[in-house]
Amino acid sequence: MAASSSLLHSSFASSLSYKRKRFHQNPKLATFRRSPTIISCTSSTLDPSSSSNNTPAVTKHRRPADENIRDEARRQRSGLAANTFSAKYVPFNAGPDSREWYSLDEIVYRSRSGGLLDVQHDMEALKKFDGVYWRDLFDSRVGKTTWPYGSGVWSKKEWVLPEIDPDDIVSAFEGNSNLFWAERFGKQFLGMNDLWVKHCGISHTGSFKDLGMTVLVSQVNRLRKMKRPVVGVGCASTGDTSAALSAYCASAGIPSIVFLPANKISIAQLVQPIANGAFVLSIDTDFDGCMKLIREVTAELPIYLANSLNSLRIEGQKTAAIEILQQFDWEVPHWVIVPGGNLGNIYAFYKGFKMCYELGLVDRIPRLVCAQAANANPLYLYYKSGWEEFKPVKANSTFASAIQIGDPVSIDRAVYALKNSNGIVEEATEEELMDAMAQADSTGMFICPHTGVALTALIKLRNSGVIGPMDRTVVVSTAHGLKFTQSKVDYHSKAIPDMACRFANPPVQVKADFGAVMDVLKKYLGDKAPK
Ligand SMILES: Cc1ncc(COP(=O)(O)O)c(C=O)c1O
Ligand SMILES: N[C@@H](CCOP(=O)(O)O)C(=O)O
Repeated sequence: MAASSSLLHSSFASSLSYKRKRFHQNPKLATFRRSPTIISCTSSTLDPSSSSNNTPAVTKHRRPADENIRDEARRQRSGLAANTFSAKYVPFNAGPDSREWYSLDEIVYRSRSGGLLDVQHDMEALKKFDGVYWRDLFDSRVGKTTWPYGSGVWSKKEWVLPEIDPDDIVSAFEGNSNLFWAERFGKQFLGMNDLWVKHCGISHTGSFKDLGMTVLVSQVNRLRKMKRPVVGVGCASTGDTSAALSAYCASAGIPSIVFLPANKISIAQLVQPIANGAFVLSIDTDFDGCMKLIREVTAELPIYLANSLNSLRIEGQKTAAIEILQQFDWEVPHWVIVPGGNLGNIYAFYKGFKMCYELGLVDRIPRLVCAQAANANPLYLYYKSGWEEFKPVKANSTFASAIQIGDPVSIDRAVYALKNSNGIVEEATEEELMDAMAQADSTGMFICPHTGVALTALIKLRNSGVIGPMDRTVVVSTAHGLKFTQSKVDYHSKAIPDMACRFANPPVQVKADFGAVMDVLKKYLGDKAPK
């Protein structure tokens, strides 16, 4: 049974009463019922306490004062038919003959042959509802505090972890991040008028990692309630994964253990897991060394692995792609540019776009670009070799420290995503990424160096004519600039060896004296005056 397409011709608001009827008629749909906190306004009711006698009273169906949003969601669910959607782990990119699969309640990160896993949804069950139905459902949940759908991730729950009980969900209402129209940057530096920056770093812990971590920690919460052997959750990190893991674990009261490469992450990132009460190991190696250690440790101890090797993370991260389409009112951009390190996120974007295409929400997917720092560029080298042979590299120090990764665990996922989206890989030198960051900041953004890597890819592809001036393009900003202030201080102080820092804007030292202040201001204003 396909959901009615009559919704195509009516706004969601006017179709609400129609939908309500349908929910009641079909018990399967009842699980999607909108929150009863919808404002119902009756013009016949006048508010006697109102200063204006003609002001209509607004009657809200509020939850009782002693009921929180989780209780409210539980009450609304009671008596409703069980959820009909499901998902399981399968080997990543397995052929049609593969019979290998695992329940999401199993603790498994790799397939029998040692390959990656993927969360596979029951697409036939999801396809029983048409694209219009899913678009309307997702749109109806934006901007609410209804548990758990107020989250940008859990507003797509049926496509993420369909079987988890909302009671087990650990969420900070992540997602729903700003899609910023980069008007001035686009116009001034690139001659573009449809350039957008998806600010995934304006988030609970300051990076896109929140999107995946809410899913992973929620599943851990469920496993612990099921008495599965999970004493704590652990990750290797260049700073953002550990920040997200420690925050979500702390909010659920679950121990977290983080392996950090000593002296290779920013102070703001280091202090996040410390403040959130994680067990922090600062290890004298790089990220790849930490990753190797955490994999060995999680194979021995009842510590659940939280890196994106664990495919649950991808399920949350893919919702950023769905959100972009939603923010464009389900129009597909031409290009989406993502900075890549361990390479889970580029696949997550592909997966989100692909699901929207397969389930009829959109009619195509965008072309993807993965951008790497030249100092940590194994994917770029692989791409340039014509996908001949992958060789891990020793990652060198980069201002884009969160992507200083030489042996990415999701290399196969990234290649799959790029091949199936007619994708491109670009790279950025240190000077290029820092200049791009400074230029973007000078137009009112405050981005991280990784976003500088992505912007460099855009600049190169625009200059070579691959990306056209009218192409609607989205650059994914992966972390908040405030996590990386030292790199900005170094740049604007022109304190970086062998870097011109062409767009530096250092503060002017001036005496506390009216004349001295006037002199520098007059010079400044004179330079700015129209010639
Ligand atoms: C800020 C930031 N940007 C980009 C990335 C790259 O994401 P991925 O590892 O999924 O490629 C990471 C982490 O790796 C990150 O922390
Ligand atoms: N940038 C990441 C590196 C680890 O990536 P993950 O997505 O596999 O956890 C970080 O912040 O640690």
